[in-house]
Amino acid sequence: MAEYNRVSECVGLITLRNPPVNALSAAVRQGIVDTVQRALSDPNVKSVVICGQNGIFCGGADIKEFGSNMTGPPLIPMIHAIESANKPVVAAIEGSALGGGLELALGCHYRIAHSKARLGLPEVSLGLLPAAGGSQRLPRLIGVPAALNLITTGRHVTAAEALQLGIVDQVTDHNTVDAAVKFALSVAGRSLDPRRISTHPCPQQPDLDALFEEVMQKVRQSARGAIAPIACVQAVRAAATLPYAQGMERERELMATLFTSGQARALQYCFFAERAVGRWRMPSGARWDTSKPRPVHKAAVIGLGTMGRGITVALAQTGLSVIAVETQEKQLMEAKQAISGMLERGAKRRGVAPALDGVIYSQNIQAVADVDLVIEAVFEDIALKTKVFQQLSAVCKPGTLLCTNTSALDVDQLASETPNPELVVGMHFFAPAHVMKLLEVVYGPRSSPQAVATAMQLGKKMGKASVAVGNCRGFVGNRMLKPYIEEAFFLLEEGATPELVDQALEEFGFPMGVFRMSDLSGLDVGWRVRKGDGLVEPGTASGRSARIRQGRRYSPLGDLLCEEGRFGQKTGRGWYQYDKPGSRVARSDPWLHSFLGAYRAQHGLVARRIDHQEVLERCLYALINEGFHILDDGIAAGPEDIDVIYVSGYGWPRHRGGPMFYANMVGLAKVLERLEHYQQLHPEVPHLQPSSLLRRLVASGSPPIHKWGEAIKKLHSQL
Ligand SMILES: CCC[C@H](O)CC(=O)SCCNC(=O)CCNC(=O)[C@H](O)C(C)(C)COP(=O)([O-])OP(=O)([O-])OC[C@H]1O[C@@H](n2cnc3c(N)ncnc32)[C@H](O)[C@@H]1OP(=O)([O-])[O-]
Repeated sequence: MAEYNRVSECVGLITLRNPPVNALSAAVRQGIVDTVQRALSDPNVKSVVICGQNGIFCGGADIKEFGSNMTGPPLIPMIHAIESANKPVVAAIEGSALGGGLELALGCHYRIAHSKARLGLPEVSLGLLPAAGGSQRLPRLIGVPAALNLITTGRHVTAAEALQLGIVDQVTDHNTVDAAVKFALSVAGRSLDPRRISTHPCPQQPDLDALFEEVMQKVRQSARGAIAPIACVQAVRAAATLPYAQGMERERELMATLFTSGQARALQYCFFAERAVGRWRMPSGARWDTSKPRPVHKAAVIGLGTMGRGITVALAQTGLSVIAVETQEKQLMEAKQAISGMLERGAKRRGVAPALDGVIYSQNIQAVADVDLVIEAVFEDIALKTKVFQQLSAVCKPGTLLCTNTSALDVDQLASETPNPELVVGMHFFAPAHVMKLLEVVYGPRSSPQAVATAMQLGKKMGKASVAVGNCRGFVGNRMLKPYIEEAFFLLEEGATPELVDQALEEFGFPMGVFRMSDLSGLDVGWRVRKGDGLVEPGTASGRSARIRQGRRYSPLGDLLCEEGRFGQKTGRGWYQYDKPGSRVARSDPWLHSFLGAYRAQHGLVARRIDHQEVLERCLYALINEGFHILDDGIAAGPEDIDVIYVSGYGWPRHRGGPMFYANMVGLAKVLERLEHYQQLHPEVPHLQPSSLLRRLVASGSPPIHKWGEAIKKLHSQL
């Protein structure tokens, strides 16, 4: 797991070998301890180089070991032994040096990085802190402000930035190990005292207290309840104010609290869930590893409204050549200007040239004749989309994949309008499409595995968290959102205010509560959908019967606001009031409160006190319950798929792992019991009726989430 060679006669070369990322497993740590000892005791060796195999230095501690009893030599004394060595040790950093990997490199006396390498201490994103001395050495090396930034955000820096910050001593475009060996030869015999970072004091910083206070305030605000970023600030504070040994003790104490926390479990679950969704599978048995994607060199986007523009930018930024089609000249020109602006701003941020030439604009759908894949992004209207699909089937070369960007329409129906339904998949982007991480790839019963594989690969290229899901109303994300929003409406009828509901959800960790979110996205969106479903009736009727539609409880509150022209931020009024249309600062609206009072009186409802606990249970358990239905229906392959969708697209707080992970943490029996409780109180609300899968899981002993897949299979086979 760590290989030892003597090179250039007097350099001991230690190579970490643990594919794919050379994580510091027990065997690797043992290998490092043994090989370092061997190099230091060999009188022919004058200096040592540590590198990793296959172009990656080290991805850090082995996260898979965290759940089990840790064995093998601990990291801290291992790194300490390297730092105290009496021969220079040089880290040769290629690929990544992350977490424990960078901490190992900080224990070395010198660091040489390849220009394409990336370095960072991303422990915070796993609910931890750099606890192998990283929180104590980095501030000593680069100063408190820069270390705070890196450790509390977990961001990866390029080799160039690492050089500028002083994390590495040299950057090379050539073979990093050769450069490191050459460097190691040049420093053999030099005094190592100035190179032992732990012996340095932190660079002086004026107004240390004020700095920490300011950073702590910012971190608390952005952490939204996550505890690791706060512990990271406390650890760096220890580095700045205490001698190294005491700082290490503080680092250990803080890590001990984080290591066993539910948040760390949730965040590490998210890390693996994000990778697991790439290994998609369909109910037909088609899978990621047996379905080969088609090459896509040229793509097209039809319809350049908000979504189409974002999709064009996302595609062009991957280096694809894109034909962007909009039939109206004025809209085409406006879109061109907007897309160019987005490409330019994006390129500036990433320090690259904008891919302006990668996009060709056209008013004519014939222009897409030779593309490999089309994404249709016209208005959400099934008749219009059907027409576009029929045109595309006639125009495109045989085998072109036809993707529809829709959030609600039936992908199967569209597929059935084309001669080749196997080439059709849904690609549900989220606005703004070039920014939002989530992509639902929607397959129908006739979508070919190759079409799904191609859309999934394209999503990955665009940097999206792509999740393959089955076709149903609202797919996964929006289908689960419906009961969540409905419960929020019902709570208003029963006595809550938008402020109370939003506060409960924001304290839980959502960036915005349901009503602030609804004001942002526009109340008219849901109104249009409800009208299409035949649910909206003029708001004059009163009493209980007016609130039962299509045989179930219905709240017309959203419709009534729309009838008043209150569409949210864009009209300056919605669930809240805004200074002017388009303004983002939501303020309580006395009109809304008296409107709610009048509404309750009209319908014979008596307001009661509603607490945060009820808001969370009713909104979140209703959403989770729908998640269980989705799993039972085979629309999502596993709970990880649902959780990745919610964390990356719907603002579910990552440190709570996603709705299904949260249900697992709360306890399935408890979720079931609360749903049963609310269902008894509200028998006319079908989404509070516990799903049969939830009942069956509880009856089979509530298996842990990583065993749900097996349990679901077993429970299905018993039916
Ligand atoms: C006392 C301790 C203190 C210490 O401070 C704590 C730490 O170091 S905490 C650690 C701090 N370090 C981090 O947070 C770094 C976490 N890692 C990363 O950010 C990326 O994996 C990396 C950038 C390295 C490569 O990206 P890429 O090229 O796109 O590749 P990819 O992402 O698809 O991963 C490929 C496979 O490797 C797996 N795997 C990866 N890392 C680890 C690991 N540390 N362990 C185990 N496994 C790991 C990953 O699951 C996947 O497996 P599979 O079965 O194929 O799905």
